[in-house]
Amino acid sequence: MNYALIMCGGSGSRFWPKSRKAYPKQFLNPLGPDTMLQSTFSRIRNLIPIENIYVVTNKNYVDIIREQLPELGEDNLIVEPMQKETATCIGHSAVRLMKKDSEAVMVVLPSDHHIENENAFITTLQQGMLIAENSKHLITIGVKPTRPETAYGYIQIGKKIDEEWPIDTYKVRRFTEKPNKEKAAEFIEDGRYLWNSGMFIWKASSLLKQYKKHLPEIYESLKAIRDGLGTDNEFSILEEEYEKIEGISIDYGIMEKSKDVYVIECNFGWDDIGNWTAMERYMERDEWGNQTKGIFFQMDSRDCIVCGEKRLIAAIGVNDLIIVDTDDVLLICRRERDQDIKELLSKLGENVELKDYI
Ligand SMILES: Nc1nc2c(ncn2[C@@H]2O[C@H](COP(=O)(O)OP(=O)(O)OP(=O)(O)O)[C@@H](O)[C@H]2O)c(=O)[nH]1
Ligand SMILES: O=P(O)(O)O[C@H]1O[C@H](CO)[C@@H](O)[C@H](O)[C@@H]1O
Repeated sequence: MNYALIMCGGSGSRFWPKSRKAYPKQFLNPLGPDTMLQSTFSRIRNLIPIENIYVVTNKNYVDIIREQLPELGEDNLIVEPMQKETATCIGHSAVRLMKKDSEAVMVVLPSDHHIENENAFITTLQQGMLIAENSKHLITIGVKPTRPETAYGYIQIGKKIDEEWPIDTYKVRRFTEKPNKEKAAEFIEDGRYLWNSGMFIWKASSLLKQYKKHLPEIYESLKAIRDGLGTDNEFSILEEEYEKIEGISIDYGIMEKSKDVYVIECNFGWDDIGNWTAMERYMERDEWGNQTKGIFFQMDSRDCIVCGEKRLIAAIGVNDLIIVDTDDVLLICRRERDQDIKELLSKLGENVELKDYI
């Protein structure tokens, strides 16, 4: 049977200070009216029956999810004791699904994507589910790149498979997660690369075989978690194993290493609303190139992203800044350094007096 797994336990640090550890970006609605989690859930409901839709999240977000998704089944929330990145949350969910259905096919979805043309989205996933059901392949959805983005994975496409598939599907030659600017520019120039969308489809059993090969330590923890399922010690075993796991993303842990990866080139509009510069694609520019929310007044200031709340934000003679104002935090960041907000937060976290601002 087919299942969807919505990943919803990240801390969304690159969207700070609007996104906070206690209330991260997936629960916000930057493109409103629904939150990003709610949009993800309603989109996938058009393909997967609600009883087969699972959400995997951190224990701290359970109440927010129950409030935002009252329709989600009691047993359809997979709870993690701590954040150990996507390879861990996906592997953990895979062993749970396998216990229920050894033939389970999983559609894995992040909860911070913006999708246009939902019919094409559904058709693409349907094709992926069919391929996954009848093979051991790991399938990813690829996106035609438009800029040398360094926050994404790049997929070098190989041979096109079976001309009969309505949507172009290729064997993956190489998967490179988050290349530097020069490499990313090379890949774009080359023309044989797609961005990794971060949406995946595979049989839970095929995926776990890849863990055994490429992430053997996590695999051992997953086996212990599986054996603990349904016992009185289920949560304490989960905690113990999560404690041991060294967190890694699915992209570095599996996708870069596996030899059995295929990519379907998506024909729908896709975007990742993961950082402040993503917002530039959705905010109007004034004649100075500034993109603003809230009240902004400026002299000789160009190409800034400004997101205010209650206060007037005034600027003189500044360019290319991200300025985000909230009740308790004001962020000022050079536009090209928006990925570094993650590092800033990790340093902030080490400061006893300031860590509550994360
Ligand atoms: N359950 C779960 N979901 C995760 C975890 N890490 C990331 N995600 C989710 O996976 C998707 C992609 O996450 P990222 O944008 O890479 O990570 P993030 O932590 O949300 O954001 P950054 O801190 O800015 O990297 C989002 O939907 C996250 O909520 C995790 O450890 N557990
Ligand atoms: O976890 P991050 O930083 O959001 O990156 C993940 O999603 C990207 C697309 O949003 C992908 O391009 C990456 O390969 C990865 O799957």
